[in-house]
Amino acid sequence: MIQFEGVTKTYQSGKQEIHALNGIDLTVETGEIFGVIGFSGAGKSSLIRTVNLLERPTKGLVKIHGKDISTLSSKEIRKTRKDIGMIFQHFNLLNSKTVFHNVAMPLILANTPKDKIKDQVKNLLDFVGLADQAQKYPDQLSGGQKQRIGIARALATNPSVLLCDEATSALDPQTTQSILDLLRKINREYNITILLITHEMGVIREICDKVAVLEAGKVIEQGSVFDIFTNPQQPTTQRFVRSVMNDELPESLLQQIQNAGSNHSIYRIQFHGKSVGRPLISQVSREFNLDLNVLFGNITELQGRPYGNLIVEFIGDRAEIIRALTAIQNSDATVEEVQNYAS
Ligand SMILES: Nc1ncnc2c1ncn2[C@@H]1O[C@H](COP(=O)(O)OP(=O)(O)OP(=O)(O)O)[C@@H](O)[C@H]1O
Repeated sequence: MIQFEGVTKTYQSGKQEIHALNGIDLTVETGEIFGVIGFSGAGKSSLIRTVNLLERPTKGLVKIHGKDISTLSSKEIRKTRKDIGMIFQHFNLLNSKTVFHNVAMPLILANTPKDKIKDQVKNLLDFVGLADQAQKYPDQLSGGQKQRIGIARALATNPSVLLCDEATSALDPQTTQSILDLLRKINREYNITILLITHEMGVIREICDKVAVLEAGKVIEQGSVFDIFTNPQQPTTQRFVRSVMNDELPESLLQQIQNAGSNHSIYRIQFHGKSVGRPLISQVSREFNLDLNVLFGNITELQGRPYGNLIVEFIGDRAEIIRALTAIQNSDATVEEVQNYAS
């Protein structure tokens, strides 16, 4: 478990003070994949670097497995550093050393016997799918392969926590997917807690259990990935969600709707759980004698749960529309009127 309690980080830049973190309270439970998302400058790197003591908070505490890390002795700090692996956007490999040597490095530094290093590096390279690349140099490999080496190296000391600093930001979408699959496998098979920072909401949707949105050094919203994606509260969170769950209507359609007049009401209907599979739209149309025009629709999966999102135009008697909306709301779906859709 990782806990941030009132963590503040202020940098001194000449005479200017830069408030990178302003009182962060977060708890990352053991075994979960926790994502922190924010735009550039939000404070993500500063936050993740406090966990492995690359930065110290100006105020507040970071606790790992319940222990305040600022109070550790130097022996305990060495032990804690072994317990926390980290991977980086630009991999941070030693280009003059072979793949084998890069992965072996943390074990060499820990004075591990040579035959044990050999066995362990072989197992790690097998695990990340690079068993046949041990004698190559990083420059001979692709970005995805380099990140796999970074991951193998981070796992060499058997950590219980893995920190990922924009680990897929330099990779193409297909390679990103394969690295995210590998991170999920690490989490599931070894029960390693993963704390990742990213500016890509797709990464959060793909593998995280929980997410916190960071803005100007503050957590503006946090929760389960399902809740945040289906009901984002803050404008910044809504922007991030829209970046991957694009439900913008085409301009021509918007014009058409605006020209259609005031008896056309447009609603967003969100289906979760059991309501996803039900023929709610046709039932409502029949029962309340309404024409329902589906302008946009998709069904996706979030954290293994189905989630549907429809934008529907209701055409008909106003009183019947209101009755229909109540019926939809009573059936495990949420409804909201789409106002100023174009903005
Ligand atoms: N060592 C430093 N000295 C002075 N200012 C710093 C230092 N490190 C970060 N900052 C400033 O702190 C703020 C937060 O930076 P940080 O790198 O933590 O944000 P970030 O969300 O990771 O951004 P990015 O995605 O661009 O790396 C920024 O204004 C940054 O310029």
